Amino acid sequence: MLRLQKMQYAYNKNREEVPEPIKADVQGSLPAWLQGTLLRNGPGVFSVGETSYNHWFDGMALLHSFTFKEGEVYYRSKYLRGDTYKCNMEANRIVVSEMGTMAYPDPCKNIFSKAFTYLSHTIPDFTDNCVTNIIKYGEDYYATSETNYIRKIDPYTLETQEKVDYMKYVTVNLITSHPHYDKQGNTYNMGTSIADKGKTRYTIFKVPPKADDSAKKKLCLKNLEVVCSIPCRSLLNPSYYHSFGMTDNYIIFIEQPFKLDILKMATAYFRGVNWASCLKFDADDNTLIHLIDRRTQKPVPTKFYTDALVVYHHVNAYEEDGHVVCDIIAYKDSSLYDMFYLANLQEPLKNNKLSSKPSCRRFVLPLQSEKDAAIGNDLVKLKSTTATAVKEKEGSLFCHPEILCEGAELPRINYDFNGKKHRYVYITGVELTPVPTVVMKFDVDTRQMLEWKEDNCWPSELVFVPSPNAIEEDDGVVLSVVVCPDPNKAAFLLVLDAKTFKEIARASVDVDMHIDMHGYFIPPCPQE
Ligand SMILES: CC1=C(/C=C/C(C)=C/C=C/C(C)=C/C=C/C=C(C)/C=C/C=C(C)/C=C/C2=C(C)CCCC2(C)C)C(C)(C)CCC1
Ligand SMILES: [Fe+2]
Repeated sequence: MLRLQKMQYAYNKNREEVPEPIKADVQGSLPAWLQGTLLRNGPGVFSVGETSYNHWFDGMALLHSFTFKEGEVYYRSKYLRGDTYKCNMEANRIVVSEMGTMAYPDPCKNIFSKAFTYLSHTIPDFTDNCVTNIIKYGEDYYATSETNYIRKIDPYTLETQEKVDYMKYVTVNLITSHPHYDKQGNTYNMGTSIADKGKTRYTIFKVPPKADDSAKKKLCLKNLEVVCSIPCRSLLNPSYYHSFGMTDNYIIFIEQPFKLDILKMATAYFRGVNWASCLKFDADDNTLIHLIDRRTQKPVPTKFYTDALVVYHHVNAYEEDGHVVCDIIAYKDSSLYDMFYLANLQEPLKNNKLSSKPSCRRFVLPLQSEKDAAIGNDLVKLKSTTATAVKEKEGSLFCHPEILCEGAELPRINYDFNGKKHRYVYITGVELTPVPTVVMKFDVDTRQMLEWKEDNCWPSELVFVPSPNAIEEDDGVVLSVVVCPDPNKAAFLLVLDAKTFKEIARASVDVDMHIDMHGYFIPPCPQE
């Protein structure tokens, strides 16, 4: 009984914002160099008036920040006050549809009602409930989900600023909330344009930082450049994807058989079903891995296939001796999305299960096509891996991954190693349930796992912060926001030494904090 009580957690409870900074109670010793702000994003409001969302990913965004300043930590949180938030609050009910919840606005009162323009006038304008992550374009920070709208935010006050429409700069209807960044300050992202001029495409784009101070007021998205567009394997069934990989010379995009059915989507509004019901995993199909050469801005000619899988998060990718190595967290099917329906997140959580544990898989893509190689030959020449890429009849390669570890999600690395060979992955341990009880440091070379866990503690995605003048990959700290299902225990920001994975400090706040999704660490602002 006691054990069951401990596991209780109200995934669907609305959480209050804490708009003014509160000082956390710091235990342990924070490194003096640790200054800056950890921004986190995730759902915080699940019902408005008498109406409720169906899915946890639909909840209205609540932004959180933890600011490290002179040995102290300050916490605050604010709802993202976008059009979605305002319209829902004004109507005192949910009037804007989300992926898992179809809503029916009152045509006289709602700004979303005028825009019945998309997909043959069949569905209303889209949500700007940017609940998934924080993206940096130039010097600007945006809250994002995966629609064409992102919301600029003030990363220090968490104030909601202008709404930006990707469609003004590039034709994309769905865009990932996991971009990549390079050392020059460029941001790379990709999106799908659905049935535009008779074509469905995946488009990779680059957003350079602002050129100079005179351009300060201009949004850097105005300088967006398309890197490459890839036709979708099927006009009416584009693949859903949540992230992609990037090395110095390549972009890796996994076209998985977890697909949107555009025809079903176009009628979903009238059929009274949510958009998520138009998303289907086809276990009998295969997965196509695209490798795009950043220098030529074209896909490489070789086709890389693998078995049907579902991936949300890429871990990292890098080049090694004529191969591209790409690590991802993959599933056998799409049961993760179902697990997060709020009806399934009712107690007891232990009965709500994934069909299998997510696994960290390493794919190795040989860059030399070896025209003369015989069919059936494995073209992977790296000694360090058991991953294979076997030549098939039409010259394509069929890839079998190496399983690096199992039961892990929300991967993060030291981002200075993005695109380079990395050794450590910071991950959340997942048994089959939506109960995150452990965070881990995974050493890819030795397969050793270091763990942090504590009774009644649910840690969030880890974020690595390098120490100044760091030499080794794990010189720094990792941060996690820990919520406590036990109401007598306060939530806290956990600071672990990235090398030893031992706790060095925690900053507790007496706040009814909700589990979040993703975060971004901002080093101190120069004028501070
Ligand atoms: C479709 C479509 C649309 C819509 C869209 C939308 C509305 C979207 C949204 C989206 C979204 C919004 C998304 C999100 C996603 C997310 C994800 C994918 C996540 C993941 C997660 C995970 C992985 C988890 C994990 C965890 C936790 C958190 C805790 C517990 C434990 C674990 C670890 C499990 C439109 C109209 C435009 C049109 C076209 C089509
Ligand atoms: Fe994500």
